[in-house]
Amino acid sequence: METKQILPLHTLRIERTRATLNRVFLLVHSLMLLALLYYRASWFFFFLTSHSHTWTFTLTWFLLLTSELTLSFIWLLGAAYRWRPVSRTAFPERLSDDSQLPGIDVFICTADPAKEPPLDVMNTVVSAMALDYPTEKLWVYLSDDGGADITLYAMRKAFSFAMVWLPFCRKYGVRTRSPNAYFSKEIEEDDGLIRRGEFCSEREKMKFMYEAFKEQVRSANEMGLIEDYKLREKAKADHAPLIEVIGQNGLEDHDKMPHLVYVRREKRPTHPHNFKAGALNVLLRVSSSLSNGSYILVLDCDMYSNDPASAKAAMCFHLDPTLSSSLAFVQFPQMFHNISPTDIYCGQFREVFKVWWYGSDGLNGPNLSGTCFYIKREALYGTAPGLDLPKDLIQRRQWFGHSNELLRTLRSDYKCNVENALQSNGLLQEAHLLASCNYEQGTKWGKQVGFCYDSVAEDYMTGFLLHCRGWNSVYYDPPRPQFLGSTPNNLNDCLVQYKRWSSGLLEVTFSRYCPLTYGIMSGHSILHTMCISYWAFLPLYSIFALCYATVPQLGLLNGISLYPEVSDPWFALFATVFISGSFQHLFEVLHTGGSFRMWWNELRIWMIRSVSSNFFGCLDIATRFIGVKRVDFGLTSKVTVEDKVDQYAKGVFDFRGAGLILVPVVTGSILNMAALIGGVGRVIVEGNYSALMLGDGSDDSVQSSAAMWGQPNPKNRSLPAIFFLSGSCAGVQQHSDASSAVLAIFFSGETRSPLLLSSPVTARSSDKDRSSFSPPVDQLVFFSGRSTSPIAALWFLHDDESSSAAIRTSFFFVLF
Ligand SMILES: O=c1ccn([C@@H]2O[C@H](COP(=O)(O)OP(=O)(O)O[C@H]3O[C@H](CO)[C@@H](O)[C@H](O)[C@H]3O)[C@@H](O)[C@H]2O)c(=O)[nH]1
Ligand SMILES: [Mn+2]
Repeated sequence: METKQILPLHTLRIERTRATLNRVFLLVHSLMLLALLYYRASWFFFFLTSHSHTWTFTLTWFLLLTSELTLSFIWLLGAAYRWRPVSRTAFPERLSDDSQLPGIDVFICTADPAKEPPLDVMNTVVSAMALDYPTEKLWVYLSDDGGADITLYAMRKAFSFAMVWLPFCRKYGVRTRSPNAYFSKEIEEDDGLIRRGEFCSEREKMKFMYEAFKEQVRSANEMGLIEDYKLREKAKADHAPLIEVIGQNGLEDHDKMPHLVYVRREKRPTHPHNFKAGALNVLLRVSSSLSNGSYILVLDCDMYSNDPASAKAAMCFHLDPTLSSSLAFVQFPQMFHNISPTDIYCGQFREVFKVWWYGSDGLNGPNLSGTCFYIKREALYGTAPGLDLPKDLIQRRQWFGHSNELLRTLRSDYKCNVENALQSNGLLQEAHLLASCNYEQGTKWGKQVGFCYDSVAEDYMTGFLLHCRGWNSVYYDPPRPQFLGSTPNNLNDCLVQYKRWSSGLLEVTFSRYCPLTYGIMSGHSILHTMCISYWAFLPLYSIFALCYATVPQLGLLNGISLYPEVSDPWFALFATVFISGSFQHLFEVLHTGGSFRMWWNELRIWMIRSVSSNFFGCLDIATRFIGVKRVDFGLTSKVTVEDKVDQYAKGVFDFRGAGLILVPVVTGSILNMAALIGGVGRVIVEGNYSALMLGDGSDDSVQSSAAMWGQPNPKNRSLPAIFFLSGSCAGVQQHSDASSAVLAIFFSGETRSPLLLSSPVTARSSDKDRSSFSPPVDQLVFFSGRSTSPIAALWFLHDDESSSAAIRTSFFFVLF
């Protein structure tokens, strides 16, 4: 008898060479770090126990030891991402016929028409309606947290436009189904378009209709559907629920269209609305009473579908019986249509979407990334894979609330009747109840059921808890971007967005769900727990970055040597850690399609984020703990301002609007400027160039310099040594070993702080054991300081308005 060969729906390839290289690197680097820590610790304990040292001396070593220990630890956690990288391919054409496909509900969230232009939101809506999926199984829901009439109006118009747009796309195989994206580019061969007369005229017609649609939305805006600012502000926080199934009345041919639903949840100032997670949970409930799709695609309002094939591609994983039972979601990369060629703010998050997610996919899967994922509804209902919900009705009510309609959908024999759903007014009433702000009281929504409320990084926390419950995920990154969003195009927005993530991550770190402990306690795999924990600790970087920005410098001025000399064999270790770390990062950037320039940009932005976004994220959490305020979501603006776009496209840093958040960066830069000038000046005064460069200074000149500067007698200074060492000290950390080096280089410089002046240090080179530490390094670090400082300073002088405010504030900081 002939057996029918069933072709797999997808394949998995383990990247063996990469895994091997990564593991060798991991081993070697770990050993080196251990040696480095041994060096640091042994001297620290020596200073601690030998009583001939001041407390400042010991404290300095202690701070560096702590930093190096912590950063090594974080680096080690992140190493798990490189343990087993895999890549996948899906074959949607092998899926069985459409009648077997499950229902999909698309959830799109918008929150403010002033920051998220309704026209762009409608482009996302239309592109989602145009997914290549049986229309009767596809429902698109838009959550409007802004409660804006313009959004509802635009949606009705969008539905009418979709009635002509969808057939056009299907007929000519158009793949770019966001009309805006489609009409703003030339016709592409790979869009599968048929270039014949009929097509061209239809395209023109379609373009005309799109312009008409645009005009309708624009003039509605002007006619005042967007109320005046104050009114709108109030409406955003205070409005009744409103749900409308669009295009239900009097439209024929509408069976070829997916359903479109507008959802405005109730919001009252007295009730926390829990931002995006709150909106998604309302959509979960409302959709359950209408379509109850088994799978859900979540999209941010600016993230349009760039390839209608994503739905079926995701189903290749979800419907594979070998994966399906424990597969919670299929994550696609977040990609952006407006990244400039120079990508100065590193908006593409290369490392996340080209390295980490590939790595975690080889373990239990990537973490949830906020948008562009197809998730199984059942996974959001709070149980472990394969486990049933509580049988008892009372208990179910405690989990899901009191809506009988919702509870009915949980029954295994429940069959969704779309026609019923639409005809019955009762159902819509029920949906309003489900969208009311009291509904969740005393239930498990936001805790165990749905998206989590405990963090503004709701994606991170929800994904993590799913994994802990035993669910897995899959990462799929096909050659054509499946979704495209917009990335912030100015420094302030980038840093503020990153600050939100830092705060959100720390909210998890310092809760009872701290990934490291909670992950291990819930029996989750060690390697995957490491991956997830890595994020939780990442924002704490800022503390150590600031440490490296100040401690070695203060140490220098006080004659506290922190690194071995060039002639010391330990120097080779520090240098190797730094160099190998840098090369690994560079190699990875090049390997993932990046350039040398990207490598440099990543180092730069890493440095800036560390001391700004991450630092303020830490402050956010500190203020939250003392009960001052809750972390806010801080919506990212998607409005395009010509001038900003222009600057961004040219690769020029845009500092406008960035005030306080830049203070630490600017302060660092100013210090470095001072250091550079001071350092060069000093070299000129001393005239001891050879000592600087070769690490073999003549005793005479050194002695005289020591006398001149009131420092202990320094010997064997060396520029190269310091140049490397200031870096390699920080180089113990993660991927950006090199960046930390640059950070140290960037920041190191002479600082004359009150602390310093009040605590003169006595490091006596007569102490035999410490001869190799005998002082230091002062001017060397200044000098190596800093080719980067003038550049940095130029940035800040570039824009007069905001930077001058920032600089003034920084001066304040420097002075006091
Ligand atoms: O109260 C709110 C706040 C936000 N949103 C929506 O949430 C989405 C994301 O907001 P945005 O300001 O664009 O944040 P980003 O920083 O771009 O978002 C990233 O980070 C978020 C977590 O911090 C994730 O939820 C997102 O998916 C991820 O793209 C947007 O569609 C908003 O409309 C709401 O619906 N209600
Ligand atoms: Mn966004």
